[in-house]
Amino acid sequence: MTAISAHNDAPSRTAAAVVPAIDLKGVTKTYPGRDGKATHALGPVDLRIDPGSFVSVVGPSGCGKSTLLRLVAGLEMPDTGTMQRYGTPLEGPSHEVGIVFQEHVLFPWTSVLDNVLLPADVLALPKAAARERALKLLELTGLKDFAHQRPQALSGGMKQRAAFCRAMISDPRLLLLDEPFGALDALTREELSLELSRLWQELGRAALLITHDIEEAILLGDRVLIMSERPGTIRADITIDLPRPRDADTVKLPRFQEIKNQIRDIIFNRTGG
Ligand SMILES: Nc1ncnc2c1ncn2[C@@H]1O[C@H](COP(=O)(O)OP(=O)(O)OP(=O)(O)O)[C@@H](O)[C@H]1O
Repeated sequence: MTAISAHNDAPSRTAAAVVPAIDLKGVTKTYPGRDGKATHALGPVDLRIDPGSFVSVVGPSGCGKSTLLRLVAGLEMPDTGTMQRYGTPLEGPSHEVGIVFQEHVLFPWTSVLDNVLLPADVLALPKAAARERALKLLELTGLKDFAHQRPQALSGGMKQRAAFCRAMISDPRLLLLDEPFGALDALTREELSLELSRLWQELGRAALLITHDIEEAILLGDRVLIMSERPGTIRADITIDLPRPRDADTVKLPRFQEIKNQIRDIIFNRTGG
């Protein structure tokens, strides 16, 4: 456990009457089309994420995964259904939620540290504490020596680490990750997945990860949700009973391969799903 988190939600994962981090019921989303042809993108979806738990989502391209994440982020509202975040109606964005997208959006004209501090300025967090936290996060992610450099000095993987630090600056209870490693090469991707797994355990936050990579979904997740073709619904909810902490050897475990095959069979319709 680290000193930079105000509280660790992980222990409540075992509590019976826990208030979910996220609770969606009967949520649907349809986008109006320019030609009058609407796209039913999502749902109905029921989704519960417990505090401190890590949920990965995989599914075919265009099935509504990012739509689901944007709804949970409060960046969009559903057409039907109810959404709650930590027991209160989810009606918009919140500083309790940190988001990392595939494309890091770091400003080239300012330092890595100032990029990480950006949300702290927007949220008017106390300056000295935010700076201390930013430096701690940069240290945790191996970027401390680059704090005063411009983002151009960072590799792709390092930029995503900086984006992660920025998402965590407000000490959010929920982390949303939309293909955060999608633009990286396979090796960096696996390295960052393992690093994220370690950080997630240390920070004890709830997380929702959207990914196309089944191994990444398993390596990080307590659960892997498999979505159907559009309109996306949740076809399967697989509990990942692999021990933690997970490392590079986890993927070699027979159980890992078993789960991977089970998920592939559902996705490629080789079982009833
Ligand atoms: N703002 C929007 N306006 C209109 N249609 C949209 C909008 N956002 C998404 N869609 C449509 O909704 C459907 C689901 O899109 P979404 O991006 O959620 O899928 P996805 O599963 O994340 O896709 P991918 O895996 O390819 O990133 C798609 O058909 C997409 O074209």
